[in-house]
Amino acid sequence: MKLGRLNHIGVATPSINDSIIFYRDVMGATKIHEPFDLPAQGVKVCFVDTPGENGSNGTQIELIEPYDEHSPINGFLAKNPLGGQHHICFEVPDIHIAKAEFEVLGKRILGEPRIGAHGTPIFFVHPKDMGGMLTEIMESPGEGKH
Ligand SMILES: CC[C@H](C(=O)O)C(=O)SCCNC(=O)CCNC(=O)[C@H](O)C(C)(C)COP(=O)(O)OP(=O)(O)OC[C@H]1O[C@@H](n2cnc3c(N)ncnc32)[C@H](O)[C@@H]1OP(=O)(O)O
Ligand SMILES: [Co+2]
Repeated sequence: MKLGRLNHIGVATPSINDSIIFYRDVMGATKIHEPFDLPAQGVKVCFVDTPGENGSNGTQIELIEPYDEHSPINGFLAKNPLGGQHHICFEVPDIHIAKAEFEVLGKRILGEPRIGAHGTPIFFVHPKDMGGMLTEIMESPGEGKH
């Protein structure tokens, strides 16, 4: 595995609207994207840009709120009613090569690769196999293979 770009930090929240106010008014976020629903993944999503070096885009905060009672983040919010850091997401050049690498290492892949919030294939690796951190692997945008 070759460590790729940190694409986003997933932050679960009971209310994306409340979190937008927090990131705008407390944290001074200047680029908060329009929230959108991702029913196939059971979440509502809102990206907050963080500044990078020399004016480049840094990473993003991915605010996620349960879409419905089947959402995979309901269990997390039941244990953490205020929400909090939910996962981290790293980019890879090829999602299928990455999946095979994690499988060879005996890491539990959660579900098959599917299209994530950035429109490219993603999968998750179980937190218990990743030092307690739910880890999302995402194919870099612009790879053009899908
Ligand atoms: C894909 C769209 C978007 C994108 O970026 O493109 C997203 O990122 S959407 C993010 C939401 N989707 C997911 O999280 C899908 C993957 N997650 C899952 O399959 C589940 O959440 C799972 C299996 C990680 C946890 O399931 P559940 O909440 O039902 O809890 P369990 O009791 O089964 O958990 C077992 C064990 O893991 C601990 N746990 C749960 N969630 C997390 C977490 N986010 N970080 C760290 N640890 C976590 C939980 O406490 C249990 O530990 P235990 O010691 O047994 O209590
Ligand atoms: Co994510």
